[in-house]
Amino acid sequence: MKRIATLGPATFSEESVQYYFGTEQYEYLPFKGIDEVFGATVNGTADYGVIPIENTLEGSVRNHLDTIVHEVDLPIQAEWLYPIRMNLLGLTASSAEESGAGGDPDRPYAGIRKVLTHHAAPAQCSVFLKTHLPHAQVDIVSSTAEGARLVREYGDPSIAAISPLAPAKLYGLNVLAPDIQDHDANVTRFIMIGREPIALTNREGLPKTTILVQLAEDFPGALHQVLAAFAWRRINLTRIESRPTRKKLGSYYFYIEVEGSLDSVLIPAALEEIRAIGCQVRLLGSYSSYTFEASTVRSKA
Ligand SMILES: O=C(O)C(=O)C[C@]1(C(=O)O)C=C[C@@H](O)C=C1
Repeated sequence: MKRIATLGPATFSEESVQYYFGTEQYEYLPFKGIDEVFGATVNGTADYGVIPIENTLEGSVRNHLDTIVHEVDLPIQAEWLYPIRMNLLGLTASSAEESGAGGDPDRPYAGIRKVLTHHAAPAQCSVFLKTHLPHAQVDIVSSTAEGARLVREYGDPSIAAISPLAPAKLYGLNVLAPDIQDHDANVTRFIMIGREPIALTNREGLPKTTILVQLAEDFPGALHQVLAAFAWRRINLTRIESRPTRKKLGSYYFYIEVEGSLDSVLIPAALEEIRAIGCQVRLLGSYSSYTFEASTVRSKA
């Protein structure tokens, strides 16, 4: 059985990968931090690792992209989108009353003084936090679900977690406020890295290819030429982002994602053209991208 490393247990990463890949055919290895997920995939403890790379409200997760570019030389084997519904979890309103934290059944979060969550979450729930918990201290922990675990461990009703629903059941917490993300269209993009290809049999994916391009230094208009190599072949560019090469101030890589597979004639030809103008091209992966049907995504604890 292939093993998949993910932040976990009960994180959005785990929920999303299990939504697509199911729980029968793969073994899931939960890790506390994303560095451990990268590490386990590199050292072979796991065959694949799940990495969040972009969110509708937060934008790119730049440090994860940088790790893939500079530290971890494993190709992207799959990509998927997953809707992120955040919840405020805490100890029950009645236990809050008992311990004198000021339980109010209509506003069960009124007595919350501290919120624990992953660093991506506060920006996704900024309206809720500003409106309902403007004075609460937000402490960043390694994952949303880890925040929920700590709420249980500390046993303090004035501490809550911003988290998926699954940890509510796992750690016996109450949902103090459901769906607190700023927009319903809050979606996170995940990638799976690993040595071997992986594909879903029950779902059609969109073929995609990701490359890293370092521009030729003495070639005016090099970026224009790179984009033109895709444009005139009618290859759809889905993302372009510049990141520092870390070698020289002002020197950048372009992280470029396009629709299409390396098996098609067009993409290898475009890459050849880009190399021919003196740019360095590194292939980060050619894989399927999956998306969800809203009605089939879990929404209950
Ligand atoms: O903490 C989790 O539950 C994660 O899976 C991580 C993560 C992220 O890194 O963006 C995944 C999805 C959400 O955007 C919030 C957190």
